[in-house]
Amino acid sequence: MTGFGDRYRASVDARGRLCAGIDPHTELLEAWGLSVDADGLGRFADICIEALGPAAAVIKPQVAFFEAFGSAGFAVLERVITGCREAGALVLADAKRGDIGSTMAAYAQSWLGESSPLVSDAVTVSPYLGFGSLAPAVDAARAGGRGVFVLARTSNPEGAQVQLADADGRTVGQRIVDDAAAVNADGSATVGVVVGATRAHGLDLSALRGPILSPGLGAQGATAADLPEVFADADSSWLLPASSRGVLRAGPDVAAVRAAFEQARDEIESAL
Ligand SMILES: O=C(O)c1cc(=O)[nH]c(=O)n1[C@@H]1O[C@H](COP(=O)(O)O)[C@@H](O)[C@H]1O
Repeated sequence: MTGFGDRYRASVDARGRLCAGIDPHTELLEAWGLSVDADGLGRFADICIEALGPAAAVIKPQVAFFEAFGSAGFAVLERVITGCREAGALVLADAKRGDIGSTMAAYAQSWLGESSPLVSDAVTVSPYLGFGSLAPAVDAARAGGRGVFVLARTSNPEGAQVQLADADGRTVGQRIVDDAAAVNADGSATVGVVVGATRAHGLDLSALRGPILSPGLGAQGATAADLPEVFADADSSWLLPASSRGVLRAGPDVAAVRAAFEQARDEIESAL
């Protein structure tokens, strides 16, 4: 079984360090001249699969925007996951799941179980029921060569209330990073962390040995030029900046979305 770290490295080495988000906001469906219903969502998804599937190392569909259309939206999400994986991208389902351990096991089966129609290469999870509650997802990911990305220091201003709180002399965010590093001591890089690019995070990421997903580029104001300073102490080979609207606003033309992605990725690669 190839570990997630090896699969992740192979994909990023081939395609570069930018995670393409697929976030079908109502505003984007309208700007693309699409109906705000499951048909419009499906057309949006097909353009994204064609534009980004063969180009991006990692593609992150934001589950919330598909869920908003009920079962028809989930059918489109399944198509996005399958289509992007078939095109050679790793798919990181942005579901931000977190619950007591037994329910977490069901979430793990949904997003990381081989037999699930939603099976992805990795899923985002929330550690605020305790890092240990994520164990079923971590175990399922490790067993399948997949990954989990744990929220540590998010890009939104409200995150500070919880993530900067003191946890026995460390911040809660640092404790999450340290717990992730402990899992990754096996060398599998099963656990990535999510650290926004929008501000100084104050974390010591040097022992993580796993991917650092960094949203906030583009629509939330961070730029490629900010990355070297924000992540000065991290191993930049593990850094995976992410952008959704910043790329998608170039649509609906497939070639234009591809070009916007490639430009953003090239700016990141030059900056890092
Ligand atoms: O886990 C995430 O991806 C995430 C964490 C975070 O701290 N901030 C953040 O913006 N995100 C997600 O990243 C995407 C950002 O979208 P844009 O602001 O359009 O690039 C959204 O899907 C967010 O839910």
